[in-house]
Amino acid sequence: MISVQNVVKIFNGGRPNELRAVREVSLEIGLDQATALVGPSGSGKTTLLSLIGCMARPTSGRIFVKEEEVTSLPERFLAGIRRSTFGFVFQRHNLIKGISVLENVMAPAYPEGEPFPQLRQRALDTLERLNLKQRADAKVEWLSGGEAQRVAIARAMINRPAVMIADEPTAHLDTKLSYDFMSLMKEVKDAGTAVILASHDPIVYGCDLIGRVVELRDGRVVTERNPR
Ligand SMILES: Nc1ncnc2c1ncn2[C@@H]1O[C@H](COP(=O)(O)OP(=O)(O)OP(=O)(O)O)[C@@H](O)[C@H]1O
Repeated sequence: MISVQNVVKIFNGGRPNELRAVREVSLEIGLDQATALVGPSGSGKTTLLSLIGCMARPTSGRIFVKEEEVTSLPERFLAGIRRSTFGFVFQRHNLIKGISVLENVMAPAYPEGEPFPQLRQRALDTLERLNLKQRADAKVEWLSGGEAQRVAIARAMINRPAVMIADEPTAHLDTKLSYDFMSLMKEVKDAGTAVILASHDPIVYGCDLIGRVVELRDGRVVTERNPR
């Protein structure tokens, strides 16, 4: 369970350009389901995902990840929780150019200190599951959009996260690749990983994988539905 309690995020606090991106949001997100955050551009989806994923801290309010309060943990502990609990897939994939697919997938696991041959084999197995093993030595800049996204998913999975977070994952994919992405998310969820997605795309939030839809507007939760 991830529990978000009265969370506020203010950017540029106290300045003329102060902006309340998230306003008093309270949410309980079960880790046994897939949740979609929806809402218009600027409604606070990305900001809320970054707070949930321990990439940013709230201005006020509290966040618990699996019963542990993360709100005021020092950065080094937060980084550990981020690495061990969450896998992230970004809209633009954020892969590291100039190194191979395999090296990109292994990179988030280096701080864990796993012996290199074992980690390499695990990364290759992950690539195989995503039908990418033949691309392991390719530089990421050689990949198609769909391949790059599957590499991003493999990288997000390498630390065996409890929660997969994806921000506008289909924004740069065509219709077929968007459905393929949701099939992969179904496999991820069926393997026991919670899935939290932010998206404008009906292919994402209308997918039968999604058990909960949380609609944001102006930084607030305006509706919550359990479509199935
Ligand atoms: N680092 C930042 N500094 C200042 N303002 C920010 C920052 N990050 C986000 N914002 C602002 O906070 C508000 C919420 O942005 P956010 O990216 O969370 O919305 P969103 O719902 O994800 O939008 P989109 O669908 O366009 O990605 C927006 O007005 C945005 O401009």
